[in-house]
Amino acid sequence: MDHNKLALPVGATLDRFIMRKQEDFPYATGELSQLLRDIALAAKIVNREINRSGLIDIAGAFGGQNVQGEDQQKLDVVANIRFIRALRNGGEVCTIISEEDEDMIQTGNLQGKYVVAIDPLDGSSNIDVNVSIGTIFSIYRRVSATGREGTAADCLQPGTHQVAAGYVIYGSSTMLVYTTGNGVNGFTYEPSLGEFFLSHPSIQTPATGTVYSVNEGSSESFEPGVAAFVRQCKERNFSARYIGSLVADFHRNLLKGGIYFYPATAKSPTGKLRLMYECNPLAFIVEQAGGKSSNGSRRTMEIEPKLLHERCPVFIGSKELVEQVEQFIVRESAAAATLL
Ligand SMILES: O=P(O)(O)OC[C@H]1O[C@](O)(COP(=O)(O)O)[C@@H](O)[C@@H]1O
Ligand SMILES: [Mg+2]
Ligand SMILES: [Mg+2]
Repeated sequence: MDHNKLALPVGATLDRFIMRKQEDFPYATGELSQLLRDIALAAKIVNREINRSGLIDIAGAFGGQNVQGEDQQKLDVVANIRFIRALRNGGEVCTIISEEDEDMIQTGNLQGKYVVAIDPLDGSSNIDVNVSIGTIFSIYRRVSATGREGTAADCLQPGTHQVAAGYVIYGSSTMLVYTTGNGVNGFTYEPSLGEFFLSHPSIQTPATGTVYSVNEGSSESFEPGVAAFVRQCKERNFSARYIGSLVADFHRNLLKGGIYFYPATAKSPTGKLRLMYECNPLAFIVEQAGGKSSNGSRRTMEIEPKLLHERCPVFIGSKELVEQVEQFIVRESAAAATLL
């Protein structure tokens, strides 16, 4: 398929872009297109809430904890409600996995063909301090027959089965970036028109970069290979950039080159980030943009999920940098093995 022939001009609306892309698939029924529109609609509503969060009473903690044992922020809950409502009302989604809900959420759309895994509000620790935050989503086709509720098998599919994935970044501007497996495109929101416009067509991430993003506060417990990679970054005068919002750190590195990683640490022995609604969707995006994502030794999207909220270490970004840290991990563990 010659994408250049079908390329839409910068400034095309998201709606028009979705419609045009649907034409690429003669057998497409429009359900995935509608689902992407439902997500964009919820993102507009959440964007409005975020922009005025300092003025209205949705700042601060909600008072409850989510399944991860994290204190929920009011905006975590608001965003969760908004996205679930939009997906339920849209009718295309049978079941939802959300960071804010322990169990699968059955929408009642028994004919819905899709399952969505979502991190409604990413970067919760940055909500009240006006730092970029985001939403991350991953879409699968159900494997069970329609006409009944979605099952665990519909939800626990490896990342390679994703039919679409993306994120919204609520930053100096609000952007929606997504893929359906045919490249990555970014859209910027124009609030006065209430529309997303194509602003970043066919995103490709640089093969390498000089930025590394990791919470060095836990570096004492990094495994030797990861510690060696961080040392190399410093020796090479890389810039350390860590916003503390995965979406924001990922987005910067996607456009400029670099690597984000959240390895296993003493505090988070299996890593902190969640496979289904943080690592897999961003891995699909970065691979479609020419980058790479792994848990240090295995391609993120090939990990077979066992739990809805399972965590995994992640190294994601420019291909050469992810390959370098993987080599350090292999080399250092081999060296450690010789000492045994
Ligand atoms: O404070 P830490 O340990 O560095 O963790 C920060 C990471 O945790 C997260 O906030 C986890 O996501 P949520 O905010 O959705 O729970 C990431 O956005 C971020 O990269
Ligand atoms: Mg998150
Ligand atoms: Mg979150």
